[in-house]
Amino acid sequence: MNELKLAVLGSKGTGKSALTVRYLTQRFIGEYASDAESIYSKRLCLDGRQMHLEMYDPCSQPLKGKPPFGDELQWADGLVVVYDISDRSSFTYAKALMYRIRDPHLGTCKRDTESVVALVGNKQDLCHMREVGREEGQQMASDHNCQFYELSAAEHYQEVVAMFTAVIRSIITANAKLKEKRRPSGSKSMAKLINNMFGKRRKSV
Ligand SMILES: Nc1nc2c(ncn2[C@@H]2O[C@H](COP(=O)(O)OP(=O)(O)OP(=O)(O)O)[C@@H](O)[C@H]2O)c(=O)[nH]1
Repeated sequence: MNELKLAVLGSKGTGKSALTVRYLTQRFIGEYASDAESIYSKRLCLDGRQMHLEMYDPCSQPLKGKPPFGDELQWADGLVVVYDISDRSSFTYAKALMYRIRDPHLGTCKRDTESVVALVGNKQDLCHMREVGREEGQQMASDHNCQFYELSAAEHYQEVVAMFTAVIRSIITANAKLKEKRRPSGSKSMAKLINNMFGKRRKSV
């Protein structure tokens, strides 16, 4: 069974728990405990494949001094970075996180700069209070080579599912590519082994 790990990051109150719970249970509850970090587990079947998904929803921490989330970035196969379109400071926070995620010198990503990352502008239902333009989100996503979504955990259940499903599919593709990259040395040694066996056989005939 495929094991997938997804971390949902972003500043306080952006809707990380709301998005996670909405995806896992279909429900939008409204208020979520914010003083505890949670790891949710779910078995799911996607494109005929069984998988075990773990989703990490941390307590928010301020980005002061040493940037947080090193462990989460190491742990996760994919990251969803959330900001609130009605809160500019959450977008600034997301930008700082994105630099940290994509900085190869920090060496914090599980894989490398190709890690699967999605940027999500949440609370689209509050667009009358919008402080971050859609095109700003798109630009940041394109600058950091990641997927972009604008949606509302409160009102867009189908979009939330589509977003997480696309992220999970990208992780599966990235994992398969990584396996393929690692293959040559393995298949070379297998070819050597087969050659040796047939070589020996030919000698004995
Ligand atoms: N209007 C609106 N409110 C939302 C939406 N998503 C979340 N909220 C509200 O935003 C507040 C914060 O949501 P949470 O899911 O607790 O946010 P969080 O990022 O997990 O917050 P911390 O755990 O404190 O870091 C709650 O009052 C939610 O009801 C949304 O799509 N639209």
